[in-house]
Amino acid sequence: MEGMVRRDASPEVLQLWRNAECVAFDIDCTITINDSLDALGEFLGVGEQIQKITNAAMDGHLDLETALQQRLDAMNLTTQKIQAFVNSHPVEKRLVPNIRTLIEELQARNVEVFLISGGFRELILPVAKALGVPKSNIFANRFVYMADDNAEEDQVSSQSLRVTTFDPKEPTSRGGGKPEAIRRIREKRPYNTIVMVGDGITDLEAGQETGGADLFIGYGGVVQREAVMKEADWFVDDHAVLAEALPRLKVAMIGSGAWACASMRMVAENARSRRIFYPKVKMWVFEEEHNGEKLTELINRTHENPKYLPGCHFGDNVEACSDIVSVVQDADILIFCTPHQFVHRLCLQIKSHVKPGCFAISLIKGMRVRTDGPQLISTMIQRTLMVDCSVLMGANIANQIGPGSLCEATIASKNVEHARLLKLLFHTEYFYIDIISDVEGAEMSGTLKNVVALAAGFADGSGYLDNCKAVILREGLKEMRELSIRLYPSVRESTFFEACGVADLIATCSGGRNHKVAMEFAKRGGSDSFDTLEAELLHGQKLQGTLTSHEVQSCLKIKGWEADFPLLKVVDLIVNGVYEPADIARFRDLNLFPIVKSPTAEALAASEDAAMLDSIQRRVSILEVRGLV
Ligand SMILES: NC(=O)c1ccc[n+]([C@@H]2O[C@H](COP(=O)([O-])OP(=O)(O)OC[C@H]3O[C@@H](n4cnc5c(N)ncnc54)[C@H](O)[C@@H]3O)[C@@H](O)[C@H]2O)c1
Ligand SMILES: O=P(O)(O)OC[C@H](O)CO
Repeated sequence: MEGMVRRDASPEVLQLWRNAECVAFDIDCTITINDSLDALGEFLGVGEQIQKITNAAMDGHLDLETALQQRLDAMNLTTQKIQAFVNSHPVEKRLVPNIRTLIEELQARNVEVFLISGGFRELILPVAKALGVPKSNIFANRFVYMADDNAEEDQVSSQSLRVTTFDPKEPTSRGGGKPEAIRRIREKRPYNTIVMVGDGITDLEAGQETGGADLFIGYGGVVQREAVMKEADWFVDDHAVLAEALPRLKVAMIGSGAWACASMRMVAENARSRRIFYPKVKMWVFEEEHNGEKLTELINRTHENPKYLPGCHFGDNVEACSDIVSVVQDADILIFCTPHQFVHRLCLQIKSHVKPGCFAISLIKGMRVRTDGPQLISTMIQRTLMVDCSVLMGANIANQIGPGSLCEATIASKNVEHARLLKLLFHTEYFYIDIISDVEGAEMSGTLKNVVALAAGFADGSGYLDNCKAVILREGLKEMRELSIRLYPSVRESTFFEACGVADLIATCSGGRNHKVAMEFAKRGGSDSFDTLEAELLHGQKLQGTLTSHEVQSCLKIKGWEADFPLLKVVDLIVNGVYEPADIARFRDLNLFPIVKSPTAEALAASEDAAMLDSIQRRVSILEVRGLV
């Protein structure tokens, strides 16, 4: 007998299991450690009698209707007895080992889970609830009640009904009911592959009849029935075997800078602990030398990136590699996290190597400018690679991420399924994820805040106090929102109140690198260039705000909207040396285009303020050098 049992799945069976879109489970002795009617009978002192009838039915010697009625008659059930049983048998004590993990794993993969049981709804609902299976996904029997004449007069209510029989309309009340339930599932939703898992003959039938399940998996962890063992396409004693055989998503990170490394910490942790992901995560590294050693070798030896984020260990399941094609080619999820100026070239390099069906997420804050206006980085990735691309944005300063330091981020995605999987990949107890669908709003907000951070840095470096910074943050947020909505009318106001909106703005305007460099620029009176400060203060990290400021102005120019965004405009004029950093506080009053109108010598001469005259002349000459006047 044992030689005939298919304990190892054939390649065809494994393929069906891995492609399952719907898995239907029997409950009694498959999900729970016993038959619920048997347990109820035992609770009521008629266990032996009930068990005999159950076994006769499960082994196929007694038709189901008769077995059901005989057991109900023997138990003389009332609602009070049923409730007392449910209360004294908590679900956790009724579940077989590893069933919860298996169902969670299936649900994480968006496989629809159904419960098809010859048991009764009242006994099953707590189990379904504990496993996260909705009521609409349950096929089970229903008790038929009538008023209990024996109840005390003051108890006559819905609390004291007597069970007389069962509802014959439920398919599982009769022979062939389980295949019938599967056919009903198919009628509602056209799943390509449905799998039935169970221990009894009635479950086996579900895989044998036309229109039934495509695969039947026998479960012998509680009871082992000969016919089921012989006939099952695959027979297992432990649900862990099924969970282990499910497909895993491979993840690749493109980038190895500060944020790439900080976010890798969460990604690597989740890849290690969640079976839906393949534990090894690949990381593409722009190869450099650090202290005489290649960065890839250093990362693979120390499991951190000592150049860009020293002290952030992401574990030994991360493999650093400088060959981008080998990193992306077998990945199911691509995470993009490089400074934005490099990503287009990288996409062109990999476009013919990405796996069909893979999807992406961009952590990049920045934009591209084309002749017709701006292009979001996620749109560029989507169009170049022909993959869906979500974004993750938030108040996430890289060197502040880790256990003990609460942080949150927004994943914006147009694809509900991808968003769900991405949340599983990034969410940890110290890194909270919320999901929204407004990709444009989230990405624009993350991009534009880098320019507002420069404004805040100019203000702080010029010695202005909190009142002034608050003005800049408020105006910055207003302009961020206004520009985002003008460019992408689908953008929602509410997005600016998510982690990717005002929260990111606040964090970046105090602890971010754009703020830091802008503040130093102001403190040094603009004497050192941004390139010099970037090299001196950021040690290889890339300053994004100055480049983004330039890109935003190009975009505003194309649209003719420059004058409508005074704060963004003044930041750019300061970055370009036209105004002083301290002028940031005058963004309301400055005429944004005074010098372009070429002030006359008379007007200049009329000025009594020599310092102002000097300053204006200096700005005129800068603009002349740039060919702007
Ligand atoms: N650092 C943060 O706190 C933070 C937080 C959230 C989002 N972000 C965003 O994440 C993105 C990536 O930033 P980061 O902090 O991970 O990077 P980073 O600025 O720390 O590092 C720069 C990276 O660029 C790489 N690089 C240098 N020259 C390159 C080239 N020619 N081609 C490709 N790569 C090259 C370097 O090797 C390094 O990995 C940016 O869009 C940034 O705005 C950063
Ligand atoms: O260091 P910054 O200014 O690039 O900001 C870092 C992150 O974007 C904050 O979320």
